[in-house]
Amino acid sequence: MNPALARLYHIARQPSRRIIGLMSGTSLDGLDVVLCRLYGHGPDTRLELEQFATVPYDEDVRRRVRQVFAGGQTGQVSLEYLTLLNPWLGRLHADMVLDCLRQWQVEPSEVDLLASHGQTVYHAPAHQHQHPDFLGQNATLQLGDGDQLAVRTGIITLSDFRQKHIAAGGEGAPLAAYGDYLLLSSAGEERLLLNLGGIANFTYLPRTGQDSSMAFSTDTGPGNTLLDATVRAHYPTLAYDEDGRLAAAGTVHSALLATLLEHPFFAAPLPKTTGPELFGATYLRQAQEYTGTQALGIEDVLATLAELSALGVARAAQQVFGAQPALAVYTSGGGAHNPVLRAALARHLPACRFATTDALGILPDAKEAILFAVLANEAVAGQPISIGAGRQRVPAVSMGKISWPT
Ligand SMILES: Nc1ncnc2c1ncn2[C@@H]1O[C@H](COP(=O)(O)OP(=O)(O)OP(=O)(O)O)[C@@H](O)[C@H]1O
Ligand SMILES: CC(=O)N[C@H]1[C@@H]2OC[C@@H](O2)[C@@H](O)[C@@H]1O[C@H](C)C(=O)O
Repeated sequence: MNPALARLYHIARQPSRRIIGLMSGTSLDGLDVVLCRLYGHGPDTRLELEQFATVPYDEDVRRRVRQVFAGGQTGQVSLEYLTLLNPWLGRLHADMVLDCLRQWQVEPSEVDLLASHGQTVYHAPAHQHQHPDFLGQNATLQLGDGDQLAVRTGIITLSDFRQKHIAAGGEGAPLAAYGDYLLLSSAGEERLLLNLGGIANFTYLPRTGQDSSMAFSTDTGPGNTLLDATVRAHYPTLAYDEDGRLAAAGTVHSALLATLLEHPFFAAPLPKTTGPELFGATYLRQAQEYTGTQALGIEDVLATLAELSALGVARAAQQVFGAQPALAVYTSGGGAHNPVLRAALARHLPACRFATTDALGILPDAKEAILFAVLANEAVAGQPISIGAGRQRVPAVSMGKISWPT
């Protein structure tokens, strides 16, 4: 038997596993790295977060990823560049992990598994592309090859989680429903777990004991992606509008907002997914041209975009829960730090109670990386994750491809 397989067999049978989870999202701000211990599996999973760090991407990394990200700035991507970027990102992520482990004084041999999301460079759900050769097909692409991570760190690595979801009929995202369901379902309340990343998404969790097949997750539209792109276009040295200061000085432009909201994505049935391919510079530019607001001040544009992100969330919630959803909402992701976004959400969902996932014992900025550690834990030690009868595009699957270190 392959000794690595014997090691994996041993890891799978342990009462707990020490797992590193990696996530680098659409904001390209850096690689989120968590080191956690996961006890058990399935609904009995218990999390102990040992360490968390965001290793920032420097400008050179961002430049390289942007060459292909969402189709590249020109809409033309070099196949050679894409091919070269895939192992390069895997090595970069491996070196970032090794740096973190050194700082945390943990040997790679003391870690059981590495769960790597990779860098999404293109997301193509069927509703978002019209390619005549592939009509009706869902696809998504994450770079940062798992073999590079396994060989360089010596840790058995699971990666490329989204392809199984697509193979089983999903759009490859959001996968948050699985981890949220296992870690955060509660007998006491129905919950909305709202992640405000580059793209905003939420998971709905009914009370445990209620019909669990009602649980699902969906993207709701832009979170920070358009805000960040607008800030960058005006202030090339700024990554984002810190604490929403610029947006807070602006006024929502109602005609621009109405035009942005006319995009059919917002009225499409849930669950649905999207990405910066749709909610990018062209979408905003066309809406500004249509409304004659090309000269609008950046503060007003940002105020309008924050309102758009909040309205995307509110409309999605209203689609499922009626005009006045009254739910416990737990926020995570970078947008949870933006007071303008938070205030707009509270205004549009006045009957909801808001807190961050801190209140549930989950560090908001670490949540997505934790979710991939949970997926790896299930793939190795659990069963295909089954949420109720698997309705609402959350097929019962185990996700992640295994890379051996040797
Ligand atoms: N203090 C802050 N004020 C305003 N915005 C902030 C603040 N901190 C973070 N952000 C926003 O959060 C973004 C990073 O969010 P996050 O790391 O959750 O995104 P991501 O994981 O890349 O996205 P996704 O979940 O879509 O993959 C930043 O680019 C910025 O827009
Ligand atoms: C294709 C892709 O990478 N999607 C991300 C992105 O970032 C937020 C939102 O869009 C969500 O759909 C997803 O990530 C989270 C972790 C998810 O799958 O649940």
